Amino acid sequence: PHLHLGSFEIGRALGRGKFGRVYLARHRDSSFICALKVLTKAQIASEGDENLVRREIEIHSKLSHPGILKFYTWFYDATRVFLVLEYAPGGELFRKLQKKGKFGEHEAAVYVAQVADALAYMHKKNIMHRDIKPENILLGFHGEIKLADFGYSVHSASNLRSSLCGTIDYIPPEIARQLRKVRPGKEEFYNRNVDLWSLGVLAYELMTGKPPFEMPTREQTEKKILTGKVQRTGVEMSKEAKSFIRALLVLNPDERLPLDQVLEHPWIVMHCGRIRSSRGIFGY
Ligand SMILES: COc1cccc(-c2nc(Nc3cc(C)[nH]n3)cc3ccccc23)c1
Repeated sequence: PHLHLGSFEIGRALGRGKFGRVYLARHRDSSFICALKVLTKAQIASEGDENLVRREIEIHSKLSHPGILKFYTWFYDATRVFLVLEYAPGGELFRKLQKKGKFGEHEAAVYVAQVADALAYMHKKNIMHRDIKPENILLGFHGEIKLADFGYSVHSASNLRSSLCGTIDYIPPEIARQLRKVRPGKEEFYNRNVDLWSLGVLAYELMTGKPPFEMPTREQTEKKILTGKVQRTGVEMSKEAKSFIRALLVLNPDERLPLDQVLEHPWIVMHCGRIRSSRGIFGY
């Protein structure tokens, strides 16, 4: 019989995402534990985000990598769409960062290396995440990272005219420039290198507790991003960490350190050893 809400015992509400709530759930017949993301059709329609949800399902269902939250299946009823997702017990990296204030360089590098490995897998499939930030990174049972929320992921290059909700601290200059444009006119295209910029922002925020271009207002943050000038923080950083961040927070997208070199960067290697990125079982 087809999958429906009755197939699950619903547990505690884990939290709320952009389109609705996320619950802990157990599939009755198999006792399999999962996370059930409940999206209300009315809410999706009101934001005109049907294709965002369609894209999240289409893209996320094709991804299979240890650093990416598993997408098992989905179903819907008269008023809601349900996504059956892997349950990551550790919750959001964002909350852990808030609690700790900031991470040491070793812990930050281990997280960044895992995100880079998951991004390398996605880029190989010509998919960019486009929304890398601590809120979209969950933690598994062993504290390993799980990239979640593929609402903004798209195939190959595209031009995003989006209602980037939430923080804009992670958007790269090539997108920030577009947000200021009022007339649709000449939209520059951008590509997967947006994820490289966000990886640099992530590394900075994990080590300092603050995103590099954070300003009191959105337009000041946008302006700061366009300068690409990272403000000094009180936090002491190793020269390898500074070099890593400087290699990614580069205004020109094509000059950012490519992902395979990210995994070979001294800052990553000194903390994580040589990451065998997800190659075949023979290691090449
Ligand atoms: C806004 O904060 C939100 C929103 C939605 C879920 C959580 C949350 N999630 C998960 N695990 C998940 C979530 C998904 C889709 N798979 N595994 C675990 C947690 C643990 C403590 C607090 C919160 C948690 C937070």
